[in-house]
Amino acid sequence: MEAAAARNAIMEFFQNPPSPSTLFNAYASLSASLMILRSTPNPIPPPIRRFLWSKIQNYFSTYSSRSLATIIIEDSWGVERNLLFDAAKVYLPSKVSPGSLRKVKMGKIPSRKNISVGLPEDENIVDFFGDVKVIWRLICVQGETKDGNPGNKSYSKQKWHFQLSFDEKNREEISSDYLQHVLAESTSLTQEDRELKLFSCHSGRKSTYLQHPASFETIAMDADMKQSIIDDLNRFLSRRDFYKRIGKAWKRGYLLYGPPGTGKSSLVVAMAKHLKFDVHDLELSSIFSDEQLRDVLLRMPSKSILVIEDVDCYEEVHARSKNVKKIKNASITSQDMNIPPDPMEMGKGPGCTLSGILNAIDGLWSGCGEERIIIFTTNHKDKIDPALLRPGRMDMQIELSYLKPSSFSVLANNYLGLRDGDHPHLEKIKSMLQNTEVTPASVAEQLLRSDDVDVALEGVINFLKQKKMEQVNNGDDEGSAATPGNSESIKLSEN
Ligand SMILES: Nc1ncnc2c1ncn2[C@@H]1O[C@H](COP(=O)(O)OP(=O)(O)OP(=O)(O)O)[C@@H](O)[C@H]1O
Ligand SMILES: [Mg+2]
Repeated sequence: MEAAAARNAIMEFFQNPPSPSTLFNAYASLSASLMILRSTPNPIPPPIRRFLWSKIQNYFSTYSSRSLATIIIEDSWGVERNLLFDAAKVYLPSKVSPGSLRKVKMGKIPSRKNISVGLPEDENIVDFFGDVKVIWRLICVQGETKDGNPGNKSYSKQKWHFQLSFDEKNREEISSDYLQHVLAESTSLTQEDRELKLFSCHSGRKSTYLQHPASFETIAMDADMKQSIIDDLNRFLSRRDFYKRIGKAWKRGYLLYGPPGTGKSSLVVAMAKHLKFDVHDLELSSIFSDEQLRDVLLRMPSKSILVIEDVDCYEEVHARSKNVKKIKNASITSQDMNIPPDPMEMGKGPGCTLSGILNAIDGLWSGCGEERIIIFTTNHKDKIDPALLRPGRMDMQIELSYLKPSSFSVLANNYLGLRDGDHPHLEKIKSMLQNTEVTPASVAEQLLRSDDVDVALEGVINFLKQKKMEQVNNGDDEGSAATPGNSESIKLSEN
């Protein structure tokens, strides 16, 4: 029995060398097995036994002369993200040398010229701090889904951690100086070579690079309005101490509302690029409990934008939904927030409640993490429960509306490279826009139809004529959500 166990352990050991931190465990158990073997009557012939014993002793000799220390760096710290883990993920890819590993991850995305090397799982990644050698290993442990529902693939509980091993005698240097070095390096790498990412919060936090081309330069909107948004974002960024002093969580909420095709999603991208924040796109329908919603928000790193698009599509946030009635008829208790989802309702909509959403945005837990922006977009602001829109939750409400004459100049410049005065049709289009309601998206579409400037602008004129006729005939406009005659407007409700 013992002989077979020892043989298996030895085979496994040589075929699959373990991480340094497990060497001692392996050594200890093998030594114990061999001690037993020595005392058992003749399980393995003595020459083979001696040969194995010397091999194992040789193998371990380098390690047995000193002891190893290991630091475990998990992806979360309590309920929050572990910034040391995130830093290591940024820092380590440059330390991966594909030639030295059995298994490497490689990939290429459209926006990058070169092939990228990713962090492989369960592989030793060697780094040096001065002449001190450290070994990193990325490890994933699969857990159970939070709700115990095997059908729910959207919220798999994967726990990741790094195992950092080094010689015990360097413990102090590694635990302080080296880890500080990793943090600092990751910060400068992030600032230098930062490609923004788009995370989907509903499929196990998958991410891709944010490749949407929109930016503040390309968005057609009233110039003053654009400047107010940029100023607001800059003020937000510079107010770390201010938020601390006044005892407010360092976060800001924006509601973008207006008809389809007026640039709400484009504005989200422009804001992300301006702030250099990643975007986390959350679909409430994939959330099955208030607790999960809170988890998603807590795990969102700092310098992130959380976006809930078309928030009016979720009954839970409607002004007259049953959740709202429940909340209005009874005080909100923690029990309310933990009502388990009705299995019959699973998949039909979010399992979270309005109170869960409100608490996630500005309840006790919202103080965790910092530099966060929350953006809701909607075509129907009037459908949303006012509780969600109050200052402190949605600090700034931005209406994106039909294309204004001044905003058309931005589109003409983007699409045709024309400046005001470059073409006689420009003024004609601007004057038509004064009394025709069309979205920037529909005009942009017309401008794309031809490379020939004359043809493209004539296309816009014909389109505007047709829209004007339709609006006169219907007494209506192409989008039903905007208040007729509204201009793009901003309502600042704080600061
Ligand atoms: N204000 C704008 N400035 C420049 N381009 C715009 C603007 N609005 C819309 N567009 C163009 O129309 C496309 C669709 O716009 P976008 O997705 O941002 O609209 P939206 O308001 O989010 O619409 P929806 O309500 O349907 O989600 C954009 O990719 C862009 O090409
Ligand atoms: Mg949109």
